[in-house]
Amino acid sequence: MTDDTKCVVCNNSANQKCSGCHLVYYCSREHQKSDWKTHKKICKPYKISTDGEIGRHLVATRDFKPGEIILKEAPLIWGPTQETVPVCLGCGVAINENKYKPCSKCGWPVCGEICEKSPSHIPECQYTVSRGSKMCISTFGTIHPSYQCITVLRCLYQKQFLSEVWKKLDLLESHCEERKNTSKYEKDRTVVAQFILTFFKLRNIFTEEDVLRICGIVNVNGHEVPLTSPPYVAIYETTSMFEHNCRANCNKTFTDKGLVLIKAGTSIKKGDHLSICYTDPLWGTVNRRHHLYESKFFWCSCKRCSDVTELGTYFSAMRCQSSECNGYLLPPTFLINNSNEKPPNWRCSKCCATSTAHHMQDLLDRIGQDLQELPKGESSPAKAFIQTCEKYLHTNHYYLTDVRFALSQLIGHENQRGLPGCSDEDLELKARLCQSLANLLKILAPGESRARGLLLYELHATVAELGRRSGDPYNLNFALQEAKKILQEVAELLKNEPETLQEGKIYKQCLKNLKEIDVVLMTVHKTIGDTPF
Ligand SMILES: C[S@@+](CC[C@H](N)C(=O)[O-])C[C@H]1O[C@@H](n2cnc3c(N)ncnc32)[C@H](O)[C@@H]1O
Repeated sequence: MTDDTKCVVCNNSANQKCSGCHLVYYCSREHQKSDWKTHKKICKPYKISTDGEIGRHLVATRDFKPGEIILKEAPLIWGPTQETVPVCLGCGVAINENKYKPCSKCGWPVCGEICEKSPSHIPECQYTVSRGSKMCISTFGTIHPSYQCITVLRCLYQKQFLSEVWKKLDLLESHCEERKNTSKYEKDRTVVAQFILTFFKLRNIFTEEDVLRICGIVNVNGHEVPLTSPPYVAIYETTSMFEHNCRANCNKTFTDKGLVLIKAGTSIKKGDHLSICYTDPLWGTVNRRHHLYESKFFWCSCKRCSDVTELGTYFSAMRCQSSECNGYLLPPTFLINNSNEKPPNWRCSKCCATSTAHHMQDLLDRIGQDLQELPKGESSPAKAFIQTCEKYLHTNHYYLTDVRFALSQLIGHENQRGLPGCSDEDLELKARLCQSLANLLKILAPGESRARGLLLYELHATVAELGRRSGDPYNLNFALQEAKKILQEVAELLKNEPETLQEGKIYKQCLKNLKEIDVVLMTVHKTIGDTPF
């Protein structure tokens, strides 16, 4: 027995490993419990490392299975997003002229007594009281410029009064130098910094640089939290250390109480970097890279961005238009980091025909325009778009994926009778769409458990309905077994989603459906005399 397998409390032999860090052992539950107060301060399944290119990042110090929780943490600070309609400054939900009260001290609208007393509201309340006159918000439902200052003001308050939180915020990346000379920096200077320093009369306490540095910290480290409508922004200490990857190995979600929850999205080995996706994984490589450069100041060169086929999915590929050729066109690389550099020609993988990047971009822009003009919430225009654009784009192309995803969710929700009201063709189309999109997501974004969960949830219902329609109890038995297996996967994918979000509601429904399927399977079993489980 090595020292590692000795109880850290009594040094006797131990065989119970701490399930958090897997680094210390205990001989009994009692000793684990008695050590927790000390151990919890260091119990982490990751460490912070530094690298010349990506800066600080997290490295796993043990293996993880998909779905295992890696981290759960409360925000250091939260506040409204920069562009927002008036929201309650206690709880973050949108307010309107019939549903608010001005805070009795400062005048900023809140939704009631409890929110007025919320500790989150103290900073802007105190700074408004000190300036000598109350805030008056009288227009609701449209973006209100005064709210641009709130989250930054809350950070400044920490700097002035609460050094514990400020020390943590102050350590975060702000990209101040890179931000200079950007239009966003100029806007932050003229709109946020000037407003804060002048309106709140804070020029003797903070400089313009102080404010702009905080704008950078919020920009680079803020997470949009969709728990309220509209979403709010929050900054978390350790979560800020996750690096980006377009095929991230971790999945980010939030609890109903606003904690961020990071889970393993794939199997992770000790020593692997832990990553989340800072951008939309269902955007094409060019758009993802530009978005990351503009918002987080780095050109992504992850495995997915470096491979023009995007891991064999051809997510950005165009169909070759040469007659009789069924190849796909792609450029030799998407890793262009300079807008002055001429982008290379696209080439067909089969017949080697080439086309200029300019011509391809033109075609993509036109398809993108058609997509924007597509009526939302109707399946017929979506079907027509797919039929037309499949002549130009790979089936997995991001534009087609976008519309195929929408169509997969629309079929069965357009008529009052739901799936039973759909034609056989539509049901089969829905099943094919859900299955192929779920497979695509597993390759491109294995950490995206929410989108995969939604697709598989729709798939289980479609498979069950197809089984019912077959009129054959053996087929029905088979279909229900299949639907049950899919539902079990959905439950795993969505089990940590907050109840306030659609995915959390689907998780609850999923548990109900699993029970119901078992009941129906019992009846089917009686008919066919077979064991359904
Ligand atoms: C939220 S911070 C992550 C922590 C940061 N590395 C630090 O040291 O504070 C985001 C910044 O980390 C860097 N970063 C994250 N992922 C990266 C990646 N895949 N490649 C290059 N830089 C990355 C970029 O500078 C980005 O703006």
